Amino acid sequence: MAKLEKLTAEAADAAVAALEGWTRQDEKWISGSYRFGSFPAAIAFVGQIAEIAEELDHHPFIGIDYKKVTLRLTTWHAGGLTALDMASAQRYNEAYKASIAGQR
Ligand SMILES: C[C@H](O)[C@H](O)[C@H]1CNC2=NC(N)=NC(=O)C2=N1
Repeated sequence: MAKLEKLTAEAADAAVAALEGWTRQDEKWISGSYRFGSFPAAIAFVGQIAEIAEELDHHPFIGIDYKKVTLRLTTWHAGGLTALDMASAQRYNEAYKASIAGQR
């Protein structure tokens, strides 16, 4: 399936169920949040998000609330959710796990 083909609600729900910490907000958006031990650590993660977004050429909405970073994803060109949103969320989850492993 083309990466930018809009997913049905059922397909989107099935895909997001496999994404730890992510939920489907509505027809167009999925959302996930990450918590850090400090504001600088949260900001450092935003830098990693930016690198991944540029690599994938797929950019999330980024909310920064002190030690909590919230990402929201949709595929503008498809007018909804695509496999690229799900793949991006998976990458952010992997980057988060690696970042907190480093903090231990
Ligand atoms: C030209 C460039 O590839 C496109 O505008 C990319 C950029 N980043 C993007 N990010 C998101 N979330 N959706 C898109 O459709 C998208 N398109």
